[in-house]
Parts: sequence; C-alpha cells; structure tokens
Amino acid sequence: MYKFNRQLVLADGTVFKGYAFGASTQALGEVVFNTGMTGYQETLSDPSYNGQIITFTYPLIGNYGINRFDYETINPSIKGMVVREACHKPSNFRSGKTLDQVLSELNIPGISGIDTRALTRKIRAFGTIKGVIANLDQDPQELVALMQATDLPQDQIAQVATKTSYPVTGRGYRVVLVDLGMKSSILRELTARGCDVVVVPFDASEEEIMRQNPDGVMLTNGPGDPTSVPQTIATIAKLIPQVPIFGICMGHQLIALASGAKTYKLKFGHRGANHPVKNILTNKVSITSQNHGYAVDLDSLANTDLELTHISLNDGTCEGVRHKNFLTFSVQYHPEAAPGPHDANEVFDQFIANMEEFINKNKELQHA
Ligand SMILES: NC(=O)CC[C@H](N)C(=O)O
Repeated sequence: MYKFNRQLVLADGTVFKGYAFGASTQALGEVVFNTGMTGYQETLSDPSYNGQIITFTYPLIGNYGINRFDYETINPSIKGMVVREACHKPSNFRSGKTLDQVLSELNIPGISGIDTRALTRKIRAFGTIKGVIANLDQDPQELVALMQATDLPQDQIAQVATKTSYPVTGRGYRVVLVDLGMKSSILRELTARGCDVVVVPFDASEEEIMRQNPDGVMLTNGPGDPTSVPQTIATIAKLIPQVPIFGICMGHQLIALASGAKTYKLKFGHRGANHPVKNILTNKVSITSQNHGYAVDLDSLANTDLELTHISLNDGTCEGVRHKNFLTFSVQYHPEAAPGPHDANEVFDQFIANMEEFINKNKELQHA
C-alpha cells in the first residue's frame, strides 16, 4: 500500500488522511458533497462551485477522463476535489487528458483514498463545513486556526462572472443573459432555440439591459449567497414589470429576493443529478440536476406577488416560482442538466413561449 501524503482537515478538527493527486497546492474552502454518479467534468467546471471543495460520493472518479467538450467554463475555480478513488488510466473515445493532469494544470489539489461516505454522513449530520486540503506535514491544529481566521469571500459572483458584455448572435428572440457565473450549457440551450443573445455582466444596470430591446431577460446560476448582490436584486425588481424574465438557481433566488421574499442557507444543500421535483400545478415529477446551498423561504412567498410552482420531493423546499401578474418565472434546479437528466429541458421552451406572448401583446397594443 502507498503511504499517505495528503490530508483533509475540517474546521471541527477532523482529519482524513489520503493520497495526493492534481496540484500540490494547499486549499481552503467550504466542503460540500455531490452525489452524481457521472458528470465530474461538468461539476468541477461549474462556476457555482467557485471556492468550494467538492466531495464526490460516487467511489470512482476520473474513469472516462477529461475531454474538450464538456466544460461548463474554461476557467474552473473549485478549490479542491475529494474522492474515494481517482482513476489515472481513463478509457473513453473522447478523453484527451486525465483528471490528475487537468487539475495540475488548473492548480487545483485533489485528495483520494478518503472514506467519502463517512465524510458525507458527517456533513449531513452537522452541515456544510470549512476544510483545508494540505500536505501531511502541516499541523492540523494550525489549519483549524487558519480556517477560524478566514472568512469565505463575499464577492463570489464578481470573481467568476464576465466583466464585459458580448453578443452571441442568432436569428430568434433577443435575450439579454445576465451572467452571474454562467454555466455554458445555459447559453447552449438558448442558442439551440435560435435566440439572439447578448451576455451582460451581473451588475449591468436596468438602462443597459433595456437598451438592448430584449424580448426576454435570463438570469443564470452563480456562486455564493444571493443576498450578496443587492444592486442586481434592485435591477431585477425594475425589470419584472417590463419584460419576460426566466431565472435558474441563483437567478431564481434573485427573482424571489427582488419580489420581497427571503432566502436562507440550507444545512448541506442539494448537489447531484437525481433530485425529484414536483410541479404542483401539473402534478408532474421530474428528476433533476441540482447544485445549490441556499433556498427561497416558502413562508416568505406569502407576502409577495409570486406563487409556488415546484417543490423538492426530498425535503419539501421551494424549487420554482412564477409571478402572478407578469411573465416572470424561475426554477431552483438545473433544466440545462449538464450533467444530469434532461427531464426538465422543456422549461426553456416555456421561456420562449413567454417571449412570444409578450411580443404578440405588444403588437396588439400597437394596432389598438
Ligand atoms: N447553482 C447556483 O446558481 C447556486 C446558487 C447559490 N450559489 C446557492 O448555492 O444556492
């Protein structure tokens, strides 16, 4: 057996010893777990995981390598990876590099040989916790002190969102896509439907957005606490009466906050590819991909113009809302999947239908 050469130390002093892969740097972040059986490439490159150390509960990670096609961003920014077994000899026709190679290039450390089941049970029991991946010669007590002295960053969205606007041209509806740390598969779903997209930074003003004459505005996923971007929330509040809006995950949370609802941090979040969600208007259940640590407070919807449309069948939390008077709606889960099942993909078609309705109404008004 090989000798342990790396450790994962949690903020409560728990030490997991394991084997190094990826970069040999030290990393501190929030430790979360993902239960997907596949999709580690999309997960490690999903900007919503910015700053987090991801534990994979599936026991073998890296077995189909890393390819050119499945990145959700070309600049992955997770802090680290914790796995039971890292596969160094992948087998897949699309594989270009090993997981180990890619993490080394990205300066992201990994640790293998960990009892990820025990770690996950701990997070489930006590909640999401800070952790450090470090070499074995580091004193765990010093690392615990370091964690106590280090606050998690508050500017997470600014760290990963685009700083400048850019067009992704098409011949269909004009969509302004507000980038809060966008997964590229959201853009892919819009362009697949012919949309003429302008991507704008998360802090674009209402004027900057409306100047594009949008048929609809889309708010993406993104990392961190949704209450950390009050300006964006104020902008969304101004947009809701003017134009159809569709939000995913962070976008959903911001629509709720802009409408007067509240958000809170979940004990350990939803991260995986098999979360059952019920549409309470149709009674239809979809198996969905999810990645979030915050949720919209169900009770707080009562004082708003939003109505609940979807709930999680695992824990009963809010999974979707729509506006009672305007063409605004949002989902907490990931209809773009990547990775995950495509059950919920039609949600994008609903956004297209809303834009069509909006345009037809405007035409009627012009002819009235
Ligand atoms: N994927 C997302 O957009 C996540 C939203 C938010 N950062 C959360 O953790 O709840």
